[in-house]
Amino acid sequence: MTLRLAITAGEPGGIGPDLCIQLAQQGSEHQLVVIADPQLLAERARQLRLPLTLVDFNPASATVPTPTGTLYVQPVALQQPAVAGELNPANARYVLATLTIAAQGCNEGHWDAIVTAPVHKGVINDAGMPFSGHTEYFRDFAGVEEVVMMLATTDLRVALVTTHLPLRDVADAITPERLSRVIRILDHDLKMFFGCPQPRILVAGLNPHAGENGHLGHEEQDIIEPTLAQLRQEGIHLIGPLPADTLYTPKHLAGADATLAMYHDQGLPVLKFHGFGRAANITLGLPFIRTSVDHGTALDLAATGKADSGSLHTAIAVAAHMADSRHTAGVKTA
Ligand SMILES: NC(=O)C1=CN([C@@H]2O[C@H](COP(=O)(O)OP(=O)(O)OC[C@H]3O[C@@H](n4cnc5c(N)ncnc54)[C@H](O)[C@@H]3O)[C@@H](O)[C@H]2O)C=CC1
Ligand SMILES: NCC(=O)COP(=O)(O)O
Repeated sequence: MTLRLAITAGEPGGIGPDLCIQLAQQGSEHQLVVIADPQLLAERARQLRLPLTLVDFNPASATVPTPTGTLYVQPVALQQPAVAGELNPANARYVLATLTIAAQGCNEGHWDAIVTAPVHKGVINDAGMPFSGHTEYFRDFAGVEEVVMMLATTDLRVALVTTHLPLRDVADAITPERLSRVIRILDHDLKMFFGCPQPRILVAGLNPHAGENGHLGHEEQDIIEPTLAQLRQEGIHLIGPLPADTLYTPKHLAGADATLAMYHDQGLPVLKFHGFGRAANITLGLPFIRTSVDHGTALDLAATGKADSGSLHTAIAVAAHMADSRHTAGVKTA
């Protein structure tokens, strides 16, 4: 089935535009609609010495595959011309506009899924706009209480209870309510999108050695264990809380459908060590499908031709698979 996928090109000084242009070199069975400034794409293609034909996207037209060397484009104007490798707070509003247009297009049924290239969280905040990440931005746009960040390779899925917050705040953020919401979303979406009829989820503790029976922290005994016990009664298959360091060993991982880490840097270093460049970042729990790359803006590589587009290919493949699953299940895109 030919799908229409919106791709936000991300931070204009980073590798997002490069990756979109690299993508175009292979064409696609899907219609790839890049939400970006067309002049930025044309200029970056020139710098990369890659051919690129841009076609204005018409939402009223039929969904068609993307010919080699071509991208469909939903134009959004930069505030100021972008310089590869440089951040410019003046263009932060442009970056956020691409995300809003992507999400609105899902609501309006223009595309089947959103795939995002990386943005720079710091420069958006420097421009005076509070921004934690796409995950939180789309959660707020959709008006849902909870979403779940999950990064996945073909053989390892790492979901997170908390996302972009200071480590100092993590323990307080792990409440029975949040943990329950996250686990229910993870269980539901593993069934819906990833072919896991009875997901088996490994849950990490928060503290070293999962608290060592309360001698190294109490969150396991006070919050995590009782919450898992309650959710098991709903039929969710949960193992843990396990010490995070031993959870990620082959013995524990064998047969697991996903792992649940308590915070960003408990789970993502393992995932990136295992499969950086081959993973997708997926936001579960949204009313629309959103996937992304597993890396950041890599300002050092913009316009050099050295950026690896592997993760963007994975993110597109995962988004297409999820959209197919949704169609098969008879659920509307948004
Ligand atoms: N999905 C998103 O929007 C994400 C955005 N970020 C943002 O990116 C910015 C920079 O973050 P960093 O920690 O420096 O991580 P980074 O992923 O941009 O760079 C880390 C290292 O990996 C290399 N690298 C990254 N992507 C690559 C690719 N496709 N091909 C080859 N090499 C690649 C870079 O050159 C650098 O050496 C931050 O502002 C962060 O918030 C980070 C992760 C995801
Ligand atoms: N480390 C993952 C990351 O920062 C991506 O976050 P998001 O922008 O997808 O929310």
